[in-house]
Amino acid sequence: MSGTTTALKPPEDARAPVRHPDAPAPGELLDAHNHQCFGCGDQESGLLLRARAGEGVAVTAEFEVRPVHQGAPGLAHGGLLSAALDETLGALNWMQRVIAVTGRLETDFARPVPVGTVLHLQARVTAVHGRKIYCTATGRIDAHDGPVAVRADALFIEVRVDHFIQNGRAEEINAAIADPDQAKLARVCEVNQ
Ligand SMILES: CCCCCCCCCCCCCCCC(=O)SCCNC(=O)CCNC(=O)[C@H](O)C(C)(C)COP(=O)(O)OP(=O)(O)OC[C@H]1O[C@@H](n2cnc3c(N)ncnc32)[C@H](O)[C@@H]1OP(=O)(O)O
Repeated sequence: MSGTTTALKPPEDARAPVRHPDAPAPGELLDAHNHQCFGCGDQESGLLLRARAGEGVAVTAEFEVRPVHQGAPGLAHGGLLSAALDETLGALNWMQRVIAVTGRLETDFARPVPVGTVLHLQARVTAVHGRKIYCTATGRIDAHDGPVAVRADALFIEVRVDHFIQNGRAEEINAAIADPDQAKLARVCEVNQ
């Protein structure tokens, strides 16, 4: 069953996505956008999700479901599976060199995901219309061609660095501004705006 709403269907005059000429090479490991990020950062209680550049405007990622990620006994929590999809979709920013945040995310849960599973995620941009980036992702069990457990369609909206500076808590924003890796990421992306 597909429940995708009209808000996630690109308009007829949407354009095809464009891979940035300086995007990381296919297979290259992508940096965390924030080391404190629940999805791609290095917190033990987080997802510890690692994403790699794909071909075109696409990425792959792996998420190992650990006991701390449980909902029902022995099974991954659905909200965390959505978070893994969201994080993988967010990594598409690297391929376009823009900064975009999730506006809408619709997840289908097709199979239960046991603790101990390595979820193999694949995400790609399907279309772009102004600041709106339409994208889709799947998560497969234990292999890149394993059975599909979760899939999502999403709409990301391009924002400027000010989005974070104006809305984030000062403590973390000041630390991010002082972090050469994050400041570099922000500069690289803003050049394209
Ligand atoms: C120093 C710091 C360094 C920082 C270094 C970089 C860090 C890089 C971080 C990346 C992070 C990734 C991590 C994973 C992805 C997350 O999880 S992101 C976190 C979750 N998302 C959020 O917090 C977003 C919260 N929402 C918002 O802030 C605002 O609603 C948004 C999304 C920015 C949109 O607001 P807006 O800019 O005012 O845009 P708006 O004019 O309302 O809408 C623009 C268009 O989008 C459409 N739209 C907007 N929202 C929706 C929606 N929900 N449904 C359908 N259509 C929508 C509008 O209809 C409009 O369409 P058009 O009229 O153009 O056709």
